Amino acid sequence: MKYSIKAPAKINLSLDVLKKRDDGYHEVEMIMTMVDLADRVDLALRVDGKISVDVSEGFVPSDERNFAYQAAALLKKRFRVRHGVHIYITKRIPVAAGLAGGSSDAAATLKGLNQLWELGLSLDELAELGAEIGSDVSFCVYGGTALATGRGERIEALPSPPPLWVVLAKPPIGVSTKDVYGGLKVDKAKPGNTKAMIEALHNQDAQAIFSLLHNTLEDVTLRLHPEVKRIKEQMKRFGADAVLMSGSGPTVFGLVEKESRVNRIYNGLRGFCDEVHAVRLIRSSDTCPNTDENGML
Ligand SMILES: C[C@](O)(CO)[C@H](O)COP(=O)(O)OP(=O)(O)OC[C@H]1O[C@@H](n2ccc(N)nc2=O)[C@H](O)[C@@H]1O
Ligand SMILES: Nc1ncnc2c1ncn2[C@@H]1O[C@H](COP(=O)(O)OP(=O)(O)OP(=O)(O)O)[C@@H](O)[C@H]1O
Repeated sequence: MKYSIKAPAKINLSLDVLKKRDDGYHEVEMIMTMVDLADRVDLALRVDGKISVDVSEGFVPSDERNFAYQAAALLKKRFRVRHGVHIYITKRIPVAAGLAGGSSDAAATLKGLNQLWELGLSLDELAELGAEIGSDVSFCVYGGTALATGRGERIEALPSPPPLWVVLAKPPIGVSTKDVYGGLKVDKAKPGNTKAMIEALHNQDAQAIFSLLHNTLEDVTLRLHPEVKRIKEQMKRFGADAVLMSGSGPTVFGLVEKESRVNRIYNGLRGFCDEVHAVRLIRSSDTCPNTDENGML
């Protein structure tokens, strides 16, 4: 028995850090949405009970450090599953990029194994399990567009943004999420306006969404890596309607309303970055070709 699942990347339309908690995490308020750039996760049943992982990119760990491995190990232990699984991950999402690639692979693995191992868990139960692997995994289980609070694991669905193009550009540096949160001075951080962004989504108001893009972590990463600022400036100069760094970075995304501008921005940035992608936002009304509502291919 085999399953293939799409594991899409996320971007943060807004990210506010409210306070540092006693457990070392930060209390956040973020609006996240999925984009149509996805890894592919293939699951094949193993009757010997073992869990194994292979990844198309050799530098991504394929042992217990892999988030997809951790998802399988968590389900196997919690539900005393006899079977095992071989997980093959075809990476398309840039790694350590602020796009939640590993978290999305974990979420896809949870959803796929729920079918493969016939566990009968609800999406809410899978999202709760996902939070044990990482703060972004719960959102990736639900997908779509959502408000995430707590340390990122409390999810409330929101309307999708209006149809937009997204150009993603990742400079050739990796950023540690832990270091970026660690470098933030919460009391000095500029706040965004989550309430107004939610209203803009309800109103399908692209101009308001552009003006309300906000990421508290951006200043920290920009200080550590000035090249991220240069990519932001170039993306704006080539014609993006609005630009922001996603998550803890270093990927910069540009939102673009007019399709005619996308090629110019994409080609312009290719001169500076190897990893550039022009994709669409995934809207909840869109059906991904050849997939069901769980992203199963
Ligand atoms: C930056 C974002 O990607 C935005 O969506 C997330 O907030 C981070 O999510 P993530 O990568 O799944 O993060 P985790 O793997 O849970 O945590 C990595 C590290 O980031 C820091 N961290 C993460 C989430 C959070 N709300 N506060 C934190 O301070 C902690 O030091 C933690 O040890
Ligand atoms: N399936 C996976 N895909 C990519 N990286 C993984 C995976 N599993 C574990 N990792 C490890 O996790 C680290 C972070 O990778 P990932 O691509 O998830 O970062 P990210 O996009 O910045 O995440 P986030 O946006 O959630 O903070 C990598 O350096 C890699 O060693």
